[in-house]
Amino acid sequence: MSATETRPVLPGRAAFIVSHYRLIVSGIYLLAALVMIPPAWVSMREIDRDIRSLAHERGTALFQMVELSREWNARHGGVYVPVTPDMQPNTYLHHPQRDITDQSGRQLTLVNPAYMTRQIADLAAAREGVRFHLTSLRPLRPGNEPDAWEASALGRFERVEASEQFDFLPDGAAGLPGPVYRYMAPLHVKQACMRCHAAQGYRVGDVRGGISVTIPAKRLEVLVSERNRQIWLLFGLVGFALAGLGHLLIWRARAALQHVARIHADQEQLIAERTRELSQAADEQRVAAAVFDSATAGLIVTDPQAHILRVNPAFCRMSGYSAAELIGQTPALLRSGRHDAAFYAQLREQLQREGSWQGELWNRRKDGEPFAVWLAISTIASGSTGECFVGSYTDITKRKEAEAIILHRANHDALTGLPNRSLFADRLGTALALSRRHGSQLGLLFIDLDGFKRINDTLGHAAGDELLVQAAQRMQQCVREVDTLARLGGDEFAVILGSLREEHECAEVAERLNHALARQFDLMDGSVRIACSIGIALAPLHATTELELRRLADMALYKAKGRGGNTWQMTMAGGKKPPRTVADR
Ligand SMILES: Nc1nc2c(ncn2[C@@H]2O[C@H](COP(=O)(O)OP(=O)(O)OP(=O)(O)O)[C@@H](O)[C@H]2O)c(=O)[nH]1
Repeated sequence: MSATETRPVLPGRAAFIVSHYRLIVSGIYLLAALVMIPPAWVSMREIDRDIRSLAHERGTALFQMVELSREWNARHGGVYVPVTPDMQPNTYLHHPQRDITDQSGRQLTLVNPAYMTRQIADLAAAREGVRFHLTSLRPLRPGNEPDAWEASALGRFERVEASEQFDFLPDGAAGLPGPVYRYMAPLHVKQACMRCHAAQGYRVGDVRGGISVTIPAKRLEVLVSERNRQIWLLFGLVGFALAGLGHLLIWRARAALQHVARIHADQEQLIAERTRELSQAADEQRVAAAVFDSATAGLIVTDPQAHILRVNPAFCRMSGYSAAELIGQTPALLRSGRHDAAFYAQLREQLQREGSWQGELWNRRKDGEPFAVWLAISTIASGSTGECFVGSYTDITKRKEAEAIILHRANHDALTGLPNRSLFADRLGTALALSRRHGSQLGLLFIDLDGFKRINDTLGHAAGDELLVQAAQRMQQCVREVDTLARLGGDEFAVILGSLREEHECAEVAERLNHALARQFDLMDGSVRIACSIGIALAPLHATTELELRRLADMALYKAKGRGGNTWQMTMAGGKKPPRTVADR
């Protein structure tokens, strides 16, 4: 039996049958023997009694036959029979006419009942082995002396203690080879007897003697033992059959019980395994619930129609909504409006196709504040509701803000907050592409402050910084929101004017810039005046590439500076190619 198998378990009586099977089977055979022995013994006793009864009847019948023969003889005063070698005159008979000769000269002798009895006895002994013995306690003939058994019986007859005697005598007890039955009954003196025995003093009715009948019992004994053997065989077979039947029934019962026990054990094992699995599942569920509830990420579970089924505390904290407010709603409740319908359509399409989606998303808290999340949606199979979706929300607002700051710093001038050279280049490339696509005019203005170094030198670097900031603010007011004002470095600035309708719009902006910067600047350490020079190039009027456009604008600036500053200079169409300037480097 392996370690995982369960030992068969049976209730009390059934377990006893299985565990004491051999003892029970032995008991069945023993019980069958005990049950069969008494009736067998009784049957044997009955056979013995029947045989004994048979022998008794046979002895009685033979006795009566002899007695009748004797009575018949006595009534006739004896009978004469021819004298032969086997029938000699009875020497014990004293009768005057014992021997006579008939008219034909044949010799006859008188046969009295006693002699006749002896003759019949000799005949019976010769033929059947049955012995008759005429005997008396006072016999006339010595040969009629009783043996011990006969003497005992005769004594009892005379004392009127018994009317007959019947016994079985074992081998040798009767002085004969083999066992015998002996029957003896008394001979009573009858009137016919008195003719010969009156002289002996008998009276009618007296017990004169008796005749014993000795029947060999050997054949009957054989018969009895044969019957006994048959009885033993019969009862043995019946007993064995009953015990065998009991054995079969108990064997089948044991087999059935063992089968039941095995089924019971299998079921027990199955239940134990199932219980273990359920317990494991419950543990896993508890762990999963604990993980769900204690996760730092906001988690929601929705049905296939995106209705929220479960939310964890982190999601509630993140969104500002309670679980009760969220359950039954869809995540659309949190939409920030920062993503268009196409964004959500793409999300749903990928979710359907791949079973998952992840990306950045802007949502809005209950208080209206937007927040950025990294959202990972995956599909899970749920038993009762079919497919479900699990959304994991990680708040990345702070990271996004940090990224925005870094990005801003990377692309903007720290002093004025204006786009720096890098962002300027990017914006110029984008504006040129848009200009080409829409067929619109784009203006590029390079601005350089006049006499700035003097401020630094006279009022200090901080005043120079203050002036740069104020100058940037004034320039910003001279352009549209869609235009880009950038600080390229030092006291150099640039303006990108997109979607110009007319060429002179560019000149107007340059004009405004000149005026704005020519006004007095009130600084912490005093009021100062500066000016600016502006060089202008247009695309696609003057150039179509970024490099060319910048070169032309720079050249125009150079020209404006050359004219004494505080002015602007438009690139002259078809003019001589200007020399290379600082902006080329
Ligand atoms: N205060 C301050 N000064 C700067 C900054 N960047 C550059 N400068 C100074 O600005 C001056 C620019 O030089 P120039 O262009 O020759 O000065 P300018 O007096 O305007 O000369 P013109 O352009 O020929 O009129 C230099 O002295 C730089 O040191 C800054 O961020 N702050």
